[in-house]
Amino acid sequence: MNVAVIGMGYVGATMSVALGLHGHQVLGIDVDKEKIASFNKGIIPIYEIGMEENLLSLMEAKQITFSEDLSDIDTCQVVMIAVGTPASADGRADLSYIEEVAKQLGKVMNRKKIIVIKSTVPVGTCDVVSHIIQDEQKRRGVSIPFEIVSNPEFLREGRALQDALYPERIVIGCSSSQAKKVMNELYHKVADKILFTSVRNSEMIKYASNAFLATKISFVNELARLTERVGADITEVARGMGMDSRIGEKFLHAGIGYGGSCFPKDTEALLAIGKDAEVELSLLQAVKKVNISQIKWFCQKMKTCMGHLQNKKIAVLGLTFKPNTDDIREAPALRILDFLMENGAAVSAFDPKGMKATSSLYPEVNYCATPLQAIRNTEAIILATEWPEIVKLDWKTAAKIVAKPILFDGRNALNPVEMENWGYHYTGVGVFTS
Ligand SMILES: NC(=O)c1ccc[n+]([C@@H]2O[C@H](COP(=O)([O-])OP(=O)(O)OC[C@H]3O[C@@H](n4cnc5c(N)ncnc54)[C@H](O)[C@@H]3O)[C@@H](O)[C@H]2O)c1
Ligand SMILES: O=c1ccn([C@@H]2O[C@H](COP(=O)(O)OP(=O)(O)O[C@H]3O[C@H](CO)[C@@H](O)[C@H](O)[C@H]3O)[C@@H](O)[C@H]2O)c(=O)[nH]1
Repeated sequence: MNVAVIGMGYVGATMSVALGLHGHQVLGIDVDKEKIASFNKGIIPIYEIGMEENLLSLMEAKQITFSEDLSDIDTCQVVMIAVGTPASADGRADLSYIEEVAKQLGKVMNRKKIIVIKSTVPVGTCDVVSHIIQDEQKRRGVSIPFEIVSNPEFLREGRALQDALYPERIVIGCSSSQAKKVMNELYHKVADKILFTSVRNSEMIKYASNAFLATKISFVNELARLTERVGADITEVARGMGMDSRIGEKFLHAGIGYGGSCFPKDTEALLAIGKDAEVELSLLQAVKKVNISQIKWFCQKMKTCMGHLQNKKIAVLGLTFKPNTDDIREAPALRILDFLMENGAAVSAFDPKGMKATSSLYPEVNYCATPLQAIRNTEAIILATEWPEIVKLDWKTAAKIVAKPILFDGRNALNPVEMENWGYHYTGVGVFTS
């Protein structure tokens, strides 16, 4: 099947490779000329495990091509839209990129198409896209048949290709049997995972899923503040809770809050959807509030422990919003950098993939090639992202090269007993230490 993917960001790039590996002929389109030039050289401008080698083999087999020109979609039966839907100033999803693509499609479309909305969009957006295309066609005096299908994406950064190739579920909102047939063919390798539903249900499932996962995280983070006060350990508490299959062990890992390009913006967008519909989403409001205050609570704990931070040398290990990505969007580590800067600390940092993007925002930080370089002669270490290179550091040796062995573990990624045995003053999140 010939498929065009519009918007070659994290989702578009991953879907292009996954669809290529599933045997489709893929055309990747983006307005960003540099991005397309990079893809054409076989270089993916994002870091995701397994993507580049698969891209190269697909390019060699001529199964994937790239273009800046949307009118190249002519021979594609399916057009997938994966452009960004960032938060507007008022929290609503900014649909301007989607609307622009819809306008362009209305202008250039000459043959029947199934248009698949991959981006995360509020309920009703597929109808909006449909109207924009119809209006453009009217202006051109043509009537070319098309159907809009909602097919939200559930991949996680850091394991995006795995998630796209072996999804737990594929949600598809469409109305006609013809669209169902095409979507079954598109996902022929994983067709047993498809849930067909209405377009509006499908649009809602995406926001509901992210909001629920964010709720689990804020729940455990708030509880963490309590456990350490009452002499309990949130890691053990979460483990005990998670053994009940009705609760489940996943997304109960306490830390410095959720970040990334999705949870903060999608919870915000769902709150705005509630506001527009005059339905108060008070639980979700609390989820957001806890997430914002979690990082402040953690920073305050650091300050209380260290007295003041003025001119103190402090190392931040991990900058990305989670391990195995180069994405720093809404990363909690950046809020820690803000706090340290405001309080006059001298900051060094290490991250395997996030230093390039961070250095343009925080040029005053001393970026180091290894975690050991970053922590040398520091008076405190903050673990902000649990990259394997950081968690598996030789912490025993590390204790000998710091000025003071004070360790703040923002991800509960280290063993507190082991750390204390090696001489650290260890502070985790919701971890009771004597
Ligand atoms: N990042 C994730 O992990 C993830 C996972 C699931 C769903 N989503 C959703 O998928 C969507 C895309 O997210 P992302 O992180 O890949 O975005 P991104 O910002 O990384 O990439 C978006 C791409 O769209 C391109 N673009 C913008 N306007 C265009 C146009 N008119 N024509 C062609 N290309 C255009 C941009 O140049 C950019 O390369 C969002 O709605 C997001 O919420 C993201
Ligand atoms: O127990 C947990 C699990 C996650 N996090 C944090 O939550 C954030 C998001 O993590 P994760 O969900 O793994 O990453 P994303 O790549 O943002 O993926 C989420 O957002 C995507 C975009 O919508 C969806 O497609 C995915 O299904 C959804 O998991 C990160 O900052 C994590 O550190 C925690 O603090 N505790």
